Amino acid sequence: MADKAVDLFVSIGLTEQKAKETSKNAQVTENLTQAIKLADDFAGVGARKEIGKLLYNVATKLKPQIKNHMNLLVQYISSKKITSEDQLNAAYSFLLHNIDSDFDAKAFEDVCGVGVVVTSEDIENAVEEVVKKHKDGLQSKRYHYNTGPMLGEIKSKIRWADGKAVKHELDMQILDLLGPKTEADREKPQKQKAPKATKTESTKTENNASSAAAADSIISSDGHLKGFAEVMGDALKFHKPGENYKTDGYVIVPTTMDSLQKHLKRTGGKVFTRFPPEPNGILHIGHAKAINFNFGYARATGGHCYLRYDDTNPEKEEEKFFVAIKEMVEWLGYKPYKVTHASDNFGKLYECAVQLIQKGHAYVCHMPADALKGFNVPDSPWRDRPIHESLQLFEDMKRGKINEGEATLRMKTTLEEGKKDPVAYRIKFTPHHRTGDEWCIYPTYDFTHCLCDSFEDITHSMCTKEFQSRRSSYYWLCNVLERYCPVQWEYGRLNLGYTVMSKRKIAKLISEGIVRDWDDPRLFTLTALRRRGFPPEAINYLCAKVGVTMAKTCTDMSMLESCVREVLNVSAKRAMAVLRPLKVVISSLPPNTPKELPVPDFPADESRGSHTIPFGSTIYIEQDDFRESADKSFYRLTKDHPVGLRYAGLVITVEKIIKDSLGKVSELQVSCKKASETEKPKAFIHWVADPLICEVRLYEQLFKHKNPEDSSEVPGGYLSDINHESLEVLPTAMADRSVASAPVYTKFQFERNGYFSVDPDSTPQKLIFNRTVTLKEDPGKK
Ligand SMILES: Nc1ncnc2c1ncn2[C@@H]1O[C@H](COP(=O)(O)OP(=O)(O)OP(=O)(O)O)[C@@H](O)[C@H]1O
Ligand SMILES: NC(=O)CC[C@H](N)C(=O)O
Repeated sequence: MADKAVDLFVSIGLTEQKAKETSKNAQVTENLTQAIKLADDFAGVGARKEIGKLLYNVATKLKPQIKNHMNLLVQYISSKKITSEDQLNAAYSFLLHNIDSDFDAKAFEDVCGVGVVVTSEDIENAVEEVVKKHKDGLQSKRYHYNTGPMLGEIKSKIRWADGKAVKHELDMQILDLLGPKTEADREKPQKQKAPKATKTESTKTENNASSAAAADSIISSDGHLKGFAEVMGDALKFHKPGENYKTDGYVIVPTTMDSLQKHLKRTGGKVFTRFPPEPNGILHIGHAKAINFNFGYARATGGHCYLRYDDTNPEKEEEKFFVAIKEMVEWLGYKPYKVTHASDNFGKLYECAVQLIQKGHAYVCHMPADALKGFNVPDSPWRDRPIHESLQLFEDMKRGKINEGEATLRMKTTLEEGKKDPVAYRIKFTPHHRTGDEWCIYPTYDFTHCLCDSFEDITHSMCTKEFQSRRSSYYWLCNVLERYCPVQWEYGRLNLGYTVMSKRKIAKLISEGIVRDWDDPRLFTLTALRRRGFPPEAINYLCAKVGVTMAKTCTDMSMLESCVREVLNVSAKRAMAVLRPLKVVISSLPPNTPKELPVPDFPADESRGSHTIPFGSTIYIEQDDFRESADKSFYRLTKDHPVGLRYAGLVITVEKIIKDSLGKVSELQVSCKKASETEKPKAFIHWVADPLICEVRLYEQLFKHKNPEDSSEVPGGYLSDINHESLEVLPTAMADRSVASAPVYTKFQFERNGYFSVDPDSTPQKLIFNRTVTLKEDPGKK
């Protein structure tokens, strides 16, 4: 059988290997066999080779929604009215756009360029015109010139010209203009490097040129952070509302077009999306992607997005999760069009279930839950029981007459992965957070989700890839109930390395005392990220960056950190803080040294304001910024080398080193000169005077391995992989007074140390800072 297909496919010009591969795909084999048979009828077996490529195209590209037009297309191909893939693509598009109208041959032929003849002279002339237009660019960049747009321009002049012939003609004319390629033409063009930051005082720590350049990408010309929508641009090529049928895999039934029209009337053609979390835990960074997809897409298209709690599992839901979820959606900058609950629809869903039974598409089954697990589950003996019996039993289930586990309602459909008759309703004598004990039967995800989407007229039902296997039952249920059927679009989950995200595992880390709570800054829940100081814009920015690809993304922490730095670079005021202080006493200050110094909030743009900080003869510097003796690569303070004090315009030189009984340096006595009156020091360091004592918490990754859940990487399980050095507390750090009384979550760049955010544990007596991220620079270069 398969051999026969292979022979047939070889007869249209496929290679043996391609023919074999093709024959393994049952659907394509069926399509192609049909197309070849039709073509034989129209043009005879002798024409097979000439039109084989186009027939193969039809067999593989023709969408199921317009499959009824195969005959028509093969006829056009056989009679040589359609001779190129380009024309075929135009034909597909025409047929999809006119799916619900009568076939208009004239319009079809116009759109597909039937009868249009393009001569080689036409091609030559069109290419000549375009080459002339691009002559300057071509001559200056030669073979590095991007000719892609030129091809586009030529094609727009001679729409139906053969692509290969056009490309050949273009290559020839360019060769004619530029002559053969030189060595330089063959070299790869160098990428433009961002200019290096010069080592001046102000550029060394903050605003290095590359981060400023990168910031350009998210800061729009009016100075606002760009949102998901702007960054994504039109990368998302979703169907237009009402054109659901154009999406691959969408199932069209006789009621489809009518229900789409009614849907458009209700929505006015707007995009409607929803973010549907289960209220059984705190949201994590993966959910931020879902939030951005749904809310961001609605915002970008002038549509609306619901926040819909998927609350069909009464035992797992808690009030605090409902509240926290909404708070996090708002924290990311989105406002739900409406907040809804799957449970709002329990009554309507019940009615749908009754209708489904009445139509013979569902039945009450008594197989125990265990017997339904896994694959190869035997058919239910109750599958064909009379409708009236299922109706009665379903009502009994609802009235609490049947015990938990003794009956379920099952739908007569099969999921993609082969699972048969998924459960629609189960009995649970558990009161529900919102409906109390009104119900003792609860609908499942497979029954609830698509119908709630349909009730809310969702245009794009976006979900993660694992739901692909539920798409068929989604469409099936809406269709058999003759309801509006949204389109389900799947995208890749966002995962991060060196962490766990599942709610159950986080709960375990908390109960084991490894982390403090859901918002411990070492976790990647959204509350944890907020606490650590990650700005919501940075999280949205990350989602936009990874969102453009629909693939599953395991994102590197460094990618998230670089988004955070970009945002904080332009939004976190500078301050000075010394994490591990070393006392420095200045023996005599130069005359007229001020007691207070003005410091710009953003040294790169002084117009953005300033603050003042105290100065005096006792200051504190970072222990690391002093070494008794050091090699030449150490630019900071040593016994022999002076160092500058940032913003003070002063240079200090070590006079005396005082050590404690253990031999550790406890104080430096220094002399001091104005920077203008001495040789320029190699570095300017940060310092504080009359500082605030505060606590600083530094974080590292919580797990030692990238995939702590992967047993091949961590055989002992994720709990055995904890990095016990992931939190370091510095109880006696010192910050300059400009940070005094900063509210919780205020963010600063502590110069040369990183970005820090005020922790909610802070008291009026003592501020506590979390280090959000270090500065990008290698600390050795400080
Ligand atoms: N890692 C992720 N990346 C992208 N989207 C996600 C991720 N995790 C969940 N979502 C999406 O967020 C929405 C709401 O999720 P819900 O809280 O019901 O998810 P979940 O899969 O139970 O999450 P968990 O990861 O905590 O098990 C769903 O559309 C879900 O597909
Ligand atoms: N379709 C979806 O987006 C799934 C949402 C659902 N709350 C779940 O993750 O289980």
